[in-house]
Amino acid sequence: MPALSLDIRTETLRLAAPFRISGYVFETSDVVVVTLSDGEHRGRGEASGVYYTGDDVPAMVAALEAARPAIEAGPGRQELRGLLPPGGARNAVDCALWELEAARAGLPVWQLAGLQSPRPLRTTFTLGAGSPATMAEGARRYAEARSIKIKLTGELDLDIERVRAIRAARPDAWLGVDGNQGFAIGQLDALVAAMQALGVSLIEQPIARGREADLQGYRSPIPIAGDESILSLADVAGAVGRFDVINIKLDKCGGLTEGLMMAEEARRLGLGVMVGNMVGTSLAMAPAFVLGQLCDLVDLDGPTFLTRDCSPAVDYRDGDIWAGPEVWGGAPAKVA
Ligand SMILES: CC(C)C[C@H](N)C(=O)N[C@@H](CCOc1cc(O)cc2c1C(=O)N[C@@H]2C)C(=O)O
Ligand SMILES: [Mg+2]
Repeated sequence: MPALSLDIRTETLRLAAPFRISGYVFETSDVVVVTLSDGEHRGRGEASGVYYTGDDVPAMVAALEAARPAIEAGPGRQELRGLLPPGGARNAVDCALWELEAARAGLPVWQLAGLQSPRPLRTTFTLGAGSPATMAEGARRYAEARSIKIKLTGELDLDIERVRAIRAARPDAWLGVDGNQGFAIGQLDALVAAMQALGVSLIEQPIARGREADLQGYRSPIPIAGDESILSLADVAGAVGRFDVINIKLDKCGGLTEGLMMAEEARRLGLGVMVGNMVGTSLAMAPAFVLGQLCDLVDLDGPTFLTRDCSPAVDYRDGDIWAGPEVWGGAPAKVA
């Protein structure tokens, strides 16, 4: 592959309102945007990194600069997996390589990936943790949302009240909850029973990353998804017997190449597959949208929290997300 030029840009994304999950409240999220060009075509990738592994913008930029000569030599995507570890830096470069390959080939990324023509995907829209009344109002305001993801904080009684209020406000909606590591295993039976009574369909990462053994053999009537516990392909086999679903995020695993490999491995092992996001603009959602074509569950709502998205942007309509070819990886992108 001919030599490439690597451009690295950082950006602070501003959320329209503070967002709370278990243990965190945040109003901004910093991202890295990588552009690769061969002089005629270009490819782009955006990454947030992984806040709970220290994979922040300084770490991503340092990793990219250290690997600059190897990246500008134009590695293949499998070769890239040996150059950078799973994480945001590899995610940004991997997605840029995909879009560059698509531009050179004059084919959309989904076709290069061997997938069927993409369809709009039902996505969850996430409610940050707040009072039961505030979250119920938020669920009502998510009028177009058909699927709602609810952030819980591990305060079991309050969490049950939150979900009860949301269910009362939205008897029609698919509901999932995300503990973001907030519960102890001793709370799980009560959480599962209460969620089952409220018609909740998914429980995401209830316990801490590193405590996965506590879930060994745990039988839940509601599928349990691993998020913080499942970073990359190396973690998928260990999910069997502990999680029912894996939440794949390109920022965790290092891009679309590894994400597609994780989805294939999860299917082989009989696990459900979900794609999620770590905040981001439509430039980050579009590659995940390609992976989402293979998933049982989609959580690609990052741009809906931002004061400003990129343009062109993904479209949210009737509870679905659609990433047109103009957003990323579709039309043959000539260097401007
Ligand atoms: C607001 C998110 C994009 C909503 C999304 N559906 C979601 O729940 N994603 C993650 C949680 C993402 O939380 C983040 C992302 C981030 O880029 C930085 C931070 C956090 C966080 O909670 N604290 C840091 C600042 C999920 O758990 O599925
Ligand atoms: Mg999660």
